[in-house]
Amino acid sequence: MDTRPLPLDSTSLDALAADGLRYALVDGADPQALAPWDTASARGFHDRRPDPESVDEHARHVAHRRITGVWDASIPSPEVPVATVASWVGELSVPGGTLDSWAISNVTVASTHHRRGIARALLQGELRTASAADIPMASLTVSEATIYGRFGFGAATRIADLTIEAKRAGWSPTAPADPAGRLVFVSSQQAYESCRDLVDRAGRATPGDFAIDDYHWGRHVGVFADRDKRSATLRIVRYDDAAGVPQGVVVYRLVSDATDFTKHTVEVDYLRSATDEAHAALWRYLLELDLVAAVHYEVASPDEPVLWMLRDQRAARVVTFDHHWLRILDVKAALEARSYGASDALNLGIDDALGIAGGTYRLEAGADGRAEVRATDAAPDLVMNVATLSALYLGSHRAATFASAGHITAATPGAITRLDALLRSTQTPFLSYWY
Ligand SMILES: CC(=O)SCCNC(=O)CCNC(=O)[C@H](O)C(C)(C)COP(=O)(O)OP(=O)(O)OC[C@H]1O[C@@H](n2cnc3c(N)ncnc32)[C@H](O)[C@@H]1OP(=O)(O)O
Repeated sequence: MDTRPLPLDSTSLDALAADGLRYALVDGADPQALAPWDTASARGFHDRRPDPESVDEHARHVAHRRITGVWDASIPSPEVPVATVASWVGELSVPGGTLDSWAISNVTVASTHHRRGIARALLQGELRTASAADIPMASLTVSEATIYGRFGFGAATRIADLTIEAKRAGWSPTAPADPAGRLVFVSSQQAYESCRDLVDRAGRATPGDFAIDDYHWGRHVGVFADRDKRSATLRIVRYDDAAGVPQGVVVYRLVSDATDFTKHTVEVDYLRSATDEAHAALWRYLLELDLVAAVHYEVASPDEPVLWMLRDQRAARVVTFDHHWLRILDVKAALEARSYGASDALNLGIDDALGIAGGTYRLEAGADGRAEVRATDAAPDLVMNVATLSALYLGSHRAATFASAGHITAATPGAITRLDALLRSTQTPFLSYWY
């Protein structure tokens, strides 16, 4: 869906105007228009000022996004917005299917203008616009876990920051060995062209992943302007199966030790595999690189299979934290898009302070794993807010844990256990990158 022609939310327009601010859309395909917006966004994330080359490139690759800003005519550089946000619609993988999600990114408010409600106007404006356009979900990855719960977002997936001592870890004798395919070095351009298909296949098979857009894909493999000289240090290895079909790719850099040349650290920037065979082959390759002491990967699945391929599992240090935040906008459409682990029926009472998704809904899941959902006047078996339902939606977490933490109230005995059985996902939900 092309979101760019959608009108700006009138409630946010009025709220910002009352504060002397102008809320408007930017043509992301026009580098002249995009440059001040890029400047503001980079400043918000404490990044360097963008040069014309990277603005041109950005304009080429974000033309599909809805680019919004807020301007203050009274400041010395009134062309630079005091707040930014970008959004686009993409495919979110869920257990047993996919659904459209309104991705939100580049949320910044200038430090000279923060804490006066500008981000609230932007976020609420995005959610109302997405809801009015019948998009059932909104999603984002966050700089801080403290900001988005108030808007109804819940942390629906976790990621693992993984550091493995390579020599100590070893490769378990029971782990896959001697793959039928082969590993090859590829250039950034070759990876850009040949690996997108495997990345899309892997993403669709992983609940919680979000179809990567061209901008993020190009950045991962290093085909864009090399402002920070990153691509010169990238190494990219692809795994091709026995039939020659690319099934896995890893993008990594080697960081040297200050005093010992035999102790480089492999920094894995991106790793994706569409088959178990490719996954094992790529991990074994990384762990057995010469002159390497450790492998570090900060966007691993919280249930990363490589831990079960190591001879010594304690050679791995794992830190997990929240990653993909979801916000259900249409309860019926979202709940009907996924499959269920049990055949059961529950009435869910959902509170939504923004008035978008609240109500009581009857979820009836059949033996085929699919559900029908409808609004009901019946008493709810469980009551929770929309952030909790959004966090539980993919099946990453146990409803029982959320109930213990005070986020769910059960009116019917056993309802929490039954909700857990319904929402269970056979695969660990996981998003493979930040956006
Ligand atoms: C999806 C993404 O893009 S994630 C990236 C988010 N952006 C950044 O981290 C860049 C640096 N930070 C910023 O640009 C700004 O500080 C923002 C965007 C986080 C907040 O913008 P502001 O305009 O100051 O927020 P605003 O005044 O609308 O605050 C809305 C609410 O969020 C709260 N809030 C704002 N920032 C934070 C924060 N960093 N941590 C916790 N709460 C916060 C406010 O206290 C307010 O709370 P309330 O609902 O209880 O009244």
